[in-house]
Amino acid sequence: MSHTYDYDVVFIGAGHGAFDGAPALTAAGKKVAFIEEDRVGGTCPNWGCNAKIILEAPTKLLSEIRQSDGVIDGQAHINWPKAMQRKQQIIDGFAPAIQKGMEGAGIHFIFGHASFVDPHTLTVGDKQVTADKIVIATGQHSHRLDIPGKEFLHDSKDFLSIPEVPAKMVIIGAGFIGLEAAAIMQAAGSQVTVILRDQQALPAFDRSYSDQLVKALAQKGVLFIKNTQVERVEENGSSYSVSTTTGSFPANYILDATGRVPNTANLNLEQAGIDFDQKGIIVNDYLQTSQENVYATGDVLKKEQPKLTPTATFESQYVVSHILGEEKEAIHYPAIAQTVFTTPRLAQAGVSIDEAKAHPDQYDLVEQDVMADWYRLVDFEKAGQRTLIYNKNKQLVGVIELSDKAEDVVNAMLPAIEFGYTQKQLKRLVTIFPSIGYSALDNLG
Ligand SMILES: Cc1cc2nc3c(=O)[nH]c(=O)nc-3n(C[C@H](O)[C@H](O)[C@H](O)COP(=O)(O)OP(=O)(O)OC[C@H]3O[C@@H](n4cnc5c(N)ncnc54)[C@H](O)[C@@H]3O)c2cc1C
Ligand SMILES: NC(=O)c1ccc[n+]([C@@H]2O[C@H](COP(=O)([O-])OP(=O)(O)OC[C@H]3O[C@@H](n4cnc5c(N)ncnc54)[C@H](O)[C@@H]3O)[C@@H](O)[C@H]2O)c1
Repeated sequence: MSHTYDYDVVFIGAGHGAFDGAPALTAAGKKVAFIEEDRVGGTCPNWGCNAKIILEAPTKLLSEIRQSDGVIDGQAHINWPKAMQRKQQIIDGFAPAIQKGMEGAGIHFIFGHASFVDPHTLTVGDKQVTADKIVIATGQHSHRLDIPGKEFLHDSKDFLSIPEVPAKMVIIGAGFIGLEAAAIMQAAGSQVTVILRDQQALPAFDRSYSDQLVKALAQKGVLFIKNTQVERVEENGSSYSVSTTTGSFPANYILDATGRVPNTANLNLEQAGIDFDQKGIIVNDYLQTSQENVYATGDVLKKEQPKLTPTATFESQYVVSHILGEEKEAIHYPAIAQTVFTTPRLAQAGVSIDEAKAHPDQYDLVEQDVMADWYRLVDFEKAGQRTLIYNKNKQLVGVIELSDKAEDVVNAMLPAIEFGYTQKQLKRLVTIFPSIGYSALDNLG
C-alpha cells in the first residue's frame, strides 16, 4: 500500500456492488473499508430482491393451488401478517451476516454518509478518510412523483413492509416493481389498479410478450389503465382518491413505482471532478470515472445493461480484478438474464426479438408453445410461450419466455447462449429427468 493513504481501497456503499468483489482485495493483502449510511447489504437483501421474493413465494403457491383443478381442494388464502413476519425474520439476518462475513475477511466498516473532498479524500461526519482507490457503489433510490398529494404515496421500500392487505390499491407505473407488486397484492386479496402513462408495460421486454403478461394479470383481476397521467391525490377520510387524465380511482394504499434514480446527489462529485448525469456516473470501459483512481459499480453507473444484482456482482468482481492488475481488458459483459417475478414470469436473455427481426440475414426465430411439453402439466401450468433466437450456425443467441417457470428455463439456457454451444455439445449434456432444466435444454436439440 502507498503509505500516504488510510486505505488501499474504500467502497462507498455496502451493497452487491461492493461486497461481492471486495474480499479478493483483502485476500491479496490490501487494506479495505466500506462506508455505509444505512443497512449493510444495500437494497437487494434488505428492501429489494430478497424481501420481494419471500413475500412473493406464498402468492406463487396459491396460484398453483388455484390452478390445480381441485387436486388440492379447500379454500387457501394468504395470511398477510404471517407472511410479513416471516419475511422480516429472514431479512433481519442478512445485514449482520454480511457484515460478519466482510469483517471476517478483514474489511473495516465506517458508518455514515460519505462525500468527496478530492479524488482521494472522503468525509464521513466529522472524519476524513483517504484511499488510493475509491469505488462508488451507492445504488439508486425510488423516483417520487412531484404532484399535489405526493405525501400520500409510498415507495417500494414502504411497500415491502406493508402491514396489511389494502382493500383497494393503486400502483403508478408498470415496470418491474409495479407489476411484481400488483401480482403479489392481487393474490393476497387486494383489488389492484395499475396506471400506465403510455401503452406498454415493461419497455425492457418485447411488446407482444409484455402485452401477454398484462393480459394474464388482467385475467386474474388486475385493472390496467393505459395512456393516463396521474394529476393529484386527495385524502378522503381513511382512503384516497387518485385523480388522473382518465378519471378518479379510489385507493387505500398508493404505490409510486415510477422508476429509480442513481444516488449521485450529496456526494460532492463536482468538487472531485467526477462526471455524471441524471442516468448515473459516467465511466470508461474499465469502470473508471473521469478520475481514474475512482471507479463505479452497480446501479449508480450510467449503463445500457439492466440494473440488477447479478450485474452489480459482475462489475464489483471486475473492478476488483482491475485494481489487482489481474484483469487488464475492458469490461466485456456477458448475456444478462432477467425476469419479472410475477405469476406467470416473463424472462429473457441475449439477442432480443426486435434485434433478430431487424437482422434476418443473421438470425432465425423459433416460436414454441410451452404447453407442448408434458412436464409443464406436473405443476399445473396452463399456458406459456417462448421464442428462441438462433444464429445462422444454429447456435442459440437469445430467448424470451412467459410461463410460471420462465426464470428457470432462461437460466438453464444461459450457458448455451453465453458460450455458443453447438448442437453436438448440447447433446453431451445428460441432465436430470424429469426437470425444468432437462425440458429447457431438450427444446434446443
Ligand atoms: C423493490 C426492488 C426489487 C428488486 N428485485 C430485484 C430482483 O429480483 N433481482 C435483481 O437482480 N435485482 C432486483 N432489484 C435491483 C437490485 O436490488 C439492485 O440492482 C442492487 O441492489 C444493486 O446493488 P448496488 O450495490 O449497486 O446498490 P445498493 O444495493 O442500492 O447499495 C448501495 C448502498 O450504498 C449506500 N449509500 C448510498 N449513498 C451513500 C453515501 N453517500 N455514503 C454511504 N453509503 C451510501 C446505500 O445505503 C446502500 O446500502 C430490485 C430492486 C428493488 C428496489
Ligand atoms: N425482478 C427484477 O429483477 C427487478 C424487480 C424490481 C426492480 N428491479 C430493478 O429496479 C429497477 C427499477 O424498477 P422500477 O419498476 O421502479 O422501474 P422501471 O423503469 O422498470 O419502471 C418504471 C415505470 O414507471 C413508469 N413511469 C415513469 N415515470 C412515470 C410518470 N411520471 N408517470 C407514470 N408512470 C411513470 C415507466 O413508464 C415504467 O413503466 C428496474 O429497472 C430493475 O433494474 C428489478
